[in-house]
Amino acid sequence: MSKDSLVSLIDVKKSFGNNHVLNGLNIEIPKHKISFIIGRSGEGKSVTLKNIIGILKPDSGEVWIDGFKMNDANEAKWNEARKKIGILFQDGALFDSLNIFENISFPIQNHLKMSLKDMETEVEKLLDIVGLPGIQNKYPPEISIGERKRVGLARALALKPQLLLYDEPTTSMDPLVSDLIDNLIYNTQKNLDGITSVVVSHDITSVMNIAEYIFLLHKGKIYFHGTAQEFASSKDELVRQFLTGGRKGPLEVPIA
Ligand SMILES: Nc1ncnc2c1ncn2[C@@H]1O[C@H](COP(=O)(O)OP(=O)(O)OP(=O)(O)O)[C@@H](O)[C@H]1O
Repeated sequence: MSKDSLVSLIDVKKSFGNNHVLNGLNIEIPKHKISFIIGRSGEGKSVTLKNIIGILKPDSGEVWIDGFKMNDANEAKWNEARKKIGILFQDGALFDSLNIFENISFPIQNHLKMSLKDMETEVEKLLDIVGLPGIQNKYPPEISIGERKRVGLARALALKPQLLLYDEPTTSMDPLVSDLIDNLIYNTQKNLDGITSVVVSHDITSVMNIAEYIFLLHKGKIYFHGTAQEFASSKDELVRQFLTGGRKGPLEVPIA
């Protein structure tokens, strides 16, 4: 893997029965940038993410994280690697029965030895980063969906990860909340030194707002990769169709 990339997937294949989802996928996630993995529904974006965090293992090919080949890693080694990775799940994945302090400090309690007082200071800092100071004693059902995402991000940042993964962060959000989430991803990337962000999405507005590097997944492979500018100015018919959402083009559009 190249020294400029934090995660590499090399010639990864993954099938479920006859469904060949990843078909020789090559991805090198550049360090210290916001990369988007985009593609139509069902193209294998989540399967790609799951291979990166080791929830799914490839049938063949290599997975590298921060210079370590993970294919033969045991669970202990995966747990070490996962400490470097913060994940923001679609709905924030908060525990409703725990308050915000308990939700955010959950990974700290599980992985680090920290006094209650230090943990309180840490949670206070994390809530400041995501722009929600002082809500430690609230419960998830008492806050909005956008706020839950912010709390989910605070929790994803708790172990000071090198890699932040966002799984469809703006799906089913109204445009204003989507814009807030885009800003949050952008500001987190800019304000935290050395972080690398990967966003799985099919929200083309988000892509054009904040992506620095783009991987377009199609038929189990990376069809296009390049900077946001290269993506926007591409003359490739399939890229253009994805960008404009048009019905005419090489992508088959299901008849509604
Ligand atoms: N654990 C699994 N077992 C069997 N099939 C699976 C499994 N996980 C994913 N698949 C299949 O792999 C394909 C890709 O799924 P995936 O969720 O990665 O798509 P996606 O690009 O993330 O789609 P979306 O944008 O709709 O979330 C689908 O056909 C799905 O049914």
